[in-house]
Amino acid sequence: MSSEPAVLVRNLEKAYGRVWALKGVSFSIREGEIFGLIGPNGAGKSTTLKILATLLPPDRGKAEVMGHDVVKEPEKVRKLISYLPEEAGAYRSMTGLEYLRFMAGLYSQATGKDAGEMLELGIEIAGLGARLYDRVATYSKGMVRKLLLARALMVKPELAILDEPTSGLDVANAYEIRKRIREFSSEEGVSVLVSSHNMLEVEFLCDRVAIIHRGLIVEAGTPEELKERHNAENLEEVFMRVSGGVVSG
Ligand SMILES: Nc1ncnc2c1ncn2[C@@H]1O[C@H](COP(=O)(O)OP(=O)(O)OP(=O)(O)O)[C@@H](O)[C@H]1O
Repeated sequence: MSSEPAVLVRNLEKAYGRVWALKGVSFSIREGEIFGLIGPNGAGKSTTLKILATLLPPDRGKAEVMGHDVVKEPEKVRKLISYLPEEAGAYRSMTGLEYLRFMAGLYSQATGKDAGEMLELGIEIAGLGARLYDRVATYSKGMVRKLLLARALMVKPELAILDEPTSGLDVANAYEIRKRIREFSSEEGVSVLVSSHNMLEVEFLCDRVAIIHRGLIVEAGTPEELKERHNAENLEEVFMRVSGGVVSG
């Protein structure tokens, strides 16, 4: 394992008009770790993830993926990452299998990786069994999310950027998705950046977390370190202490 971080973010700032979404965000992610960016609605999670995914330019500061600058070398970064947006959909008229096959074909053209291998892995990660032969339009929200997660992970990116992967899912579906992310990361050694406003669920998933609040990182460390540091039972309590109980974005 090299000493270069998978992700390096330094003093990132971003404004939408007069709203400063990021006011100097810094953190780094080690290779192979699952890193959680956690915070309430409007804290700046999606903005940070979009910048790392090269979809949004920062106003100031820098962001690198495996040593490549997201602004200066977006093409290189795009080859290293996969990105699961918060509000993503899959083509509803395709079956799940057709969708995965179609996406594997596209990735294969872009990266030269074997489409058959990707598809096989995608089918395994999606875990939808015979429902893969049904049209996406007939899927529940949890099934669509599993399909999209499979699409994001089957390419075995160096870094998977997953924006609220379990948002809006019931307990069982959220549990399964977290389990799959964990298993996949440990089997493939893939680095994962996951965002969540559910601070309890990330304790199970993440090796390290950073708490973002109103565009600033207010705490970072392993869940255990943070709980110990703040004499808290869980990360929700840690958040309430570091934010002074002020939760609005
Ligand atoms: N396209 C946009 N135009 C204007 N303001 C925006 C835009 N996108 C985000 N913002 C604002 O920037 C801030 C950060 O938003 P962001 O979506 O990054 O937060 P978040 O932590 O991902 O929130 P959520 O958990 O609700 O998805 C918020 O104040 C939000 O209203």
